[in-house]
Amino acid sequence: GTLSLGSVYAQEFHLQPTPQEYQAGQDSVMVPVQYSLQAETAFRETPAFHLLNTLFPKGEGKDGFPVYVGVKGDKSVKKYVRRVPKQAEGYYLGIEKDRIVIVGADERGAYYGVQTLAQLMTLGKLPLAEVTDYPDVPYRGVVEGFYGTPWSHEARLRQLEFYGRNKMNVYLYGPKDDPYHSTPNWRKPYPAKEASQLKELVDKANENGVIFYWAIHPGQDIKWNEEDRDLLLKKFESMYQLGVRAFAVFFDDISGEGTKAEKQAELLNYLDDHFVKVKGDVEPLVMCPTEYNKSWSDVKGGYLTTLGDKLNKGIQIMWTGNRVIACIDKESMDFINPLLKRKAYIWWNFPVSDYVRDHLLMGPVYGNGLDIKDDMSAFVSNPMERAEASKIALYSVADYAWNLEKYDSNASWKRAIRDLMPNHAAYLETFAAHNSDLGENGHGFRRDESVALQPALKSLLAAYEKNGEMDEAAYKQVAEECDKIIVAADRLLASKESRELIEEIKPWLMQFKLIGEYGREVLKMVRLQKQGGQEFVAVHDHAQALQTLMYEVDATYNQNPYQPGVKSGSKYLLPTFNSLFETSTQRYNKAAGTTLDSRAVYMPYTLSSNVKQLALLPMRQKGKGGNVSPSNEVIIWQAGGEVAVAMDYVRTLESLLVDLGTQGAEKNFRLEISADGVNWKTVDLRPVPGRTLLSAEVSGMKVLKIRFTNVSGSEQKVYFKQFRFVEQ
Ligand SMILES: CCCCCN1C(CC(=O)NC)[C@@H](O)[C@H](O)[C@H]1CO
Repeated sequence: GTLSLGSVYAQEFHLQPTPQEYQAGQDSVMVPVQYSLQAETAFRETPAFHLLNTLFPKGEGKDGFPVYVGVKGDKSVKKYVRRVPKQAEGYYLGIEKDRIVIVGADERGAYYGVQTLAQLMTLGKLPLAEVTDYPDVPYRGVVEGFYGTPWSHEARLRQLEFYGRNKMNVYLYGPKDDPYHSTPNWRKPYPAKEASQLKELVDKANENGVIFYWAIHPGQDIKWNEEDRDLLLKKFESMYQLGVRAFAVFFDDISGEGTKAEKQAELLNYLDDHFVKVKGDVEPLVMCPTEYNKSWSDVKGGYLTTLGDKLNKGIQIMWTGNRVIACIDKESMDFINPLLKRKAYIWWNFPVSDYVRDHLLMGPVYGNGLDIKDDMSAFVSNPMERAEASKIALYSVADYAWNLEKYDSNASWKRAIRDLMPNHAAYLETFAAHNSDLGENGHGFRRDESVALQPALKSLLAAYEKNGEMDEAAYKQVAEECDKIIVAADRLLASKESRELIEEIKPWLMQFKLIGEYGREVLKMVRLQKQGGQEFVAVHDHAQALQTLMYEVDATYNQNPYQPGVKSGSKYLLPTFNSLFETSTQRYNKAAGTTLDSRAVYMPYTLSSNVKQLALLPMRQKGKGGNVSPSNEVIIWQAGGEVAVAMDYVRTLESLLVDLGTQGAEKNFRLEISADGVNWKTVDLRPVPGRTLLSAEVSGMKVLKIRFTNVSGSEQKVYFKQFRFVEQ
């Protein structure tokens, strides 16, 4: 019989990614326990069949509920062929009283039809429905292309299942720190263990309808000769033997010989003609150019147009947009596509966080154009090194790239969270809401954070700071949020669900809880300061104890040479609590004649620079010293350009290290120290043997300001790997 679907399903239920067309009546049928397959025999060899076969408790049987499934041209589904969209990977899914019909435009389309059926079956009843669906963007998925710890084998296996469920069809393997992907071992075949793991990944990808691209990153030391060309071909062959049927060549983040467009194009065309075309069962090549974003491109220099003109038409060219980290819009596509003479293959650098490693990017995916579905051949996301935590963004990337016009970033974000932790969705949403911005960073890319609480935080702070007023409504909302934060952190830390995710984000959950507790104490301080009660002191001291615990979490976990530590609620939540802490303490001291310490978080060092790429780099305080957050990119350092660090008051130095990633930098740059900001003393920079690190003899020097200048008289191209000093 037919049952009507409760309205609760109708509201909550939403297919992922959002289908092009979905009509469901109020009627439904019970979910069959067994199905009978009406398909060509060849269908049984496909991933679609293997997935279908898992959906019914009693599997396949001749008396089961008829399921007609196949692809355009199959006899078994001939009757429905007119309903199938013409777009690649499209499908028609029909649920009728006495049958289920799935017809794919191609094999992967049929697979996606089964994935959609799988989602409908979670309703507990099957709505009588019709889904006519297809992807807007041909290639959709993930490029594991970040710096930092590559994903584990287990994490990758889980990712591939996730991509299948979310109709992502591409995974590009290109972790920068895999030595066999990049310099020095790109020429060598993988050792046995890694090779067998890669084979397992390829098989897993095929099961989930995902094309596994193996990328090579040879540019830093490739020689433009037959030997290296043939070594590269041999490496591709060895990956082909492992089952890889899709290949990419990345020329990003390199300098020197390898950056030549003609040579890159020649190599790619050679691989295309002598490998891809010869094999016949390999996907079109994907390449990442050296000039992979507009801010780094020199159109007149001809690099991009050379690739556009010379690269065989079928070869895809990646692009990150107007900058390394940028949202993609119509203007960006109108710039690049004419130069490449093809639709750019978008490599979106989000939620990658390898340049803000102390932050988690758990917020909504927003800011990309909804009007560019016909302008790009692909939209792939470069994620965080934390695989599970990246799934919130990846879920929405899948949603966006499948159906741009219907994409709703906030609704998608909420569904992503529910999909990731169905039994703790509310808690994960509280956490994610306050862990989404990147903080200051060299790329200047920011995200919104604490969106729902921002108005209350702002008005609570404004009322109190300006004239000691109390905005009671805001106070109440912030107090309630602090309680929610504390509960959410505890529930997530104790969760049995998604243990791999919890292990990844544990330090941030610990920090998050401390922020909730700190906020609770700071709100009490504000209340008590206005009443003038003596209890203020005890609460102040508790708040300071929590500040110390927050510092300890930040100084203990996730220590890395780039952005060490654990930042949470860093855009509005914690800064608001710190301002309230400082102001209430200062006011209390004034009224009570006490000298309670009113410093919340301390940053004694200030960076300034007239070198464009350095000007935004954040200063960091670590223990008894500080450093300028390093940058991964090649710095164009103009003649006379300088970077300076000013102290809050005169301090005494112990040591100072600079690393520009190039030998002989000490000849081109000068380090100076000033104890008063007026008189300067040049300090010797001594190269550390065998390294590009420079050490300065500053022990015991009084310093108010440090200055580091390019005195070579010409532009220098260097890396900014380290600029660190320690106080006595
Ligand atoms: C040295 C260039 C700095 C940008 C590096 N980007 C990369 C290179 C890139 O964007 N290629 C298209 C990735 O490897 C990094 O994750 C990403 C952001 O940090």
